[in-house]
Amino acid sequence: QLDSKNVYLLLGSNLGDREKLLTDAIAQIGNRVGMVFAQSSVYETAAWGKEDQPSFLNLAVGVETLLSPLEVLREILKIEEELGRIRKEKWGSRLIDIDLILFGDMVIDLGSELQVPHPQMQYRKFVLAPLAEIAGTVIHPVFGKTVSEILGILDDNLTVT
Ligand SMILES: Nc1nc2nc(S)n(CCO)c2c(=O)[nH]1
Repeated sequence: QLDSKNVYLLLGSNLGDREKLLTDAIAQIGNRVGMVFAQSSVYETAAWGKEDQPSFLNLAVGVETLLSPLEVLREILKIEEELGRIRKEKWGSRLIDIDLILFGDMVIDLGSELQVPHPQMQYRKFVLAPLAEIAGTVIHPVFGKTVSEILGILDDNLTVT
């Protein structure tokens, strides 16, 4: 349909039965957000932002949705709550975390409520590596570069001595 959008989400878990939580989250996303048309492999990654916590499992999913960005946000927050995420500290450990990374070619800035594309995605290999697997040729609407190009730039910068 013309009015559907391809949304890319980054899922993460670093507590409990991480694999099962990710699987359950994907099922819920398929029931409530739209049709899951792609999912990346699962990456084990060191905690970013606040290092003194268990490592994460991350994966990216592509969903075709008819929902608005705020409706998608509302659904993923409900899925996090239902799967048991207790929002303790900002960058603390969590059973499940679902971040909205890209929403078609939309650029949205609702401050702390919602920013699309995700304002940190270009700094986060745990986002770019899984996302490049399923959306490597997708163009970032602000940078005008593909996800794979952005990953390449991050890798080059990280290898700068
Ligand atoms: N490796 C890794 N580190 C993280 N730090 C935070 S916060 N998160 C939650 C997503 O923002 C993650 C994550 O998903 N993976």
